[in-house]
Amino acid sequence: MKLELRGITKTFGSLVANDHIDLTVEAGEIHCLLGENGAGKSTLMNVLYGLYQADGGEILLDDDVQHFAGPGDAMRAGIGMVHQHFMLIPVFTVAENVMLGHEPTKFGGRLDLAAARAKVTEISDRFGFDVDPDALVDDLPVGVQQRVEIIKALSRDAKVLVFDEPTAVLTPQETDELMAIMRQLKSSGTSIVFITHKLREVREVADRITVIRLGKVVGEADPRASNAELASLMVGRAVELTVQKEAPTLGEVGLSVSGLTVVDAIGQLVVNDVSFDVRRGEVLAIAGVQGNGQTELTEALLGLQDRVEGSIVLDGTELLGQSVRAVLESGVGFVPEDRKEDGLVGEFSIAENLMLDRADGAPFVKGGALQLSTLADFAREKVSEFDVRTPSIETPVGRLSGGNQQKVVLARELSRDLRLFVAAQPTRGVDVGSIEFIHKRVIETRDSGVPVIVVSTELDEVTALADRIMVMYRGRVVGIVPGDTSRDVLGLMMAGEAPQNEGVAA
Ligand SMILES: Nc1ncnc2c1ncn2[C@@H]1O[C@H](COP(=O)(O)OP(=O)(O)OP(=O)(O)O)[C@@H](O)[C@H]1O
Repeated sequence: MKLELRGITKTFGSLVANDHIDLTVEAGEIHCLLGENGAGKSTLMNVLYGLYQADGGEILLDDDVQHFAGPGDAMRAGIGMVHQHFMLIPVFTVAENVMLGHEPTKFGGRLDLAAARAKVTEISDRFGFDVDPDALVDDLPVGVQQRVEIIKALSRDAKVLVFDEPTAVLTPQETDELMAIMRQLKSSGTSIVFITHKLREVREVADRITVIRLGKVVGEADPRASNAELASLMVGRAVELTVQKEAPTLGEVGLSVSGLTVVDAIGQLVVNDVSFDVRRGEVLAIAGVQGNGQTELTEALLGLQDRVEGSIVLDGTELLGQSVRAVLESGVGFVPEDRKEDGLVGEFSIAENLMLDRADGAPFVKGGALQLSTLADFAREKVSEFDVRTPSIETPVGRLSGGNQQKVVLARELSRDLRLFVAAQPTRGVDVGSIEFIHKRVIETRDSGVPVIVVSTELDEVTALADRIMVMYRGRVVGIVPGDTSRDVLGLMMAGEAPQNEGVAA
């Protein structure tokens, strides 16, 4: 089905998020939408899906003008959306989730469970999805849950599928599988709008690319263009795609972790006897496929896990057993993996979020009184320094685009006097221009003599930042290897194979 957006305009108060946007997606085409954080991509897709009403412009499907009062209308017209945060009910089976997504039809009422199971099997077989209709959604890996979302949309006869940053939560292998799925959908005639910040993915699957900046279409890009060309089109300037860094000047050991063990809420051993040191002025990257204990390890460092044994010594002081607040106050900066869950309060303003962990003392609170102008000056400085795209420092953080929310967390955590910096997925959802900036800041933090831990599932990020790389598999350390270890060796280690010659097996 051919999709045409003509002159779409959408404003939020005085902010023009979409400014007369034109976009045509032909039947059976994969059309990438590229643009920096806050450019207006998600807003445009929300208009298309009936979640927002446009202030102007038209949506056409196969040349017919559409009027979508809500997502129900958009779905009936053949538009499907695969969200980054899935809309599935975890305690239900795949078939039950697919059944629930269905509107009563003209003829047979709602889809019944038997029909839903048959539908799941049929679609799964047709596209080689390998999804069991009776599996509980909760038990499925993220990549498979995403396929359930796709099946849900296809079972409602979606002819246009929107993928809004679908790979942000996927492992590299799941990403490859999704690329293959997109190509198959395309060959069956489905039109795809694909939003991503990862240029490698764009070049792999895009038939056409439209670039948006500040709410306007700035042009089309050639899918054969280089990463550097695509990056500069997106952000309007040349971008350094590799971090320039000197060899580290190593100081003493700042953080020393030994025999660390974490047992999770359901009694599973998720971090198993992990020991490592990080020296001042060094970046230790922790690599691994998502779910191999990295998250729990960083949470344990912060005091966010309950059942922890071993020891975590920072500058000679034991952190284990201290409250999260005490750990933060002792100079630990932390960028959590899930900014919405742990990093920010959506209803609070940017300024308030920037002072979240310093709400009871100088410089923002004196004699019990909030120093509004100090806070405002600080917030304005950080918004400009970290290039947070926002109308004002008073804007609730929840209204910022995803990448801009991430910048607020980084701005806050990198603005304190740090003795240790722990960043989990620091550039998730962030555009290439901001990745350049964030990577520079991480290296500056290292060079100021702080021990730095970066947890990332992106191998490019790991090799860009690391002085040493620790690979985790099933809660254990597979090995700790030099920062320039090849992707192939890292890949094998991530699958649990101990390194041969390089580094030390732990
Ligand atoms: N509900 C809302 N209320 C007010 N402003 C909003 C709302 N939703 C989005 N915006 C603003 O509209 C602009 C476009 O945001 P949008 O989420 O579409 O960007 P994006 O291109 O998807 O960015 P990212 O790559 O960071 O996800 C941003 O300035 C954002 O702050």
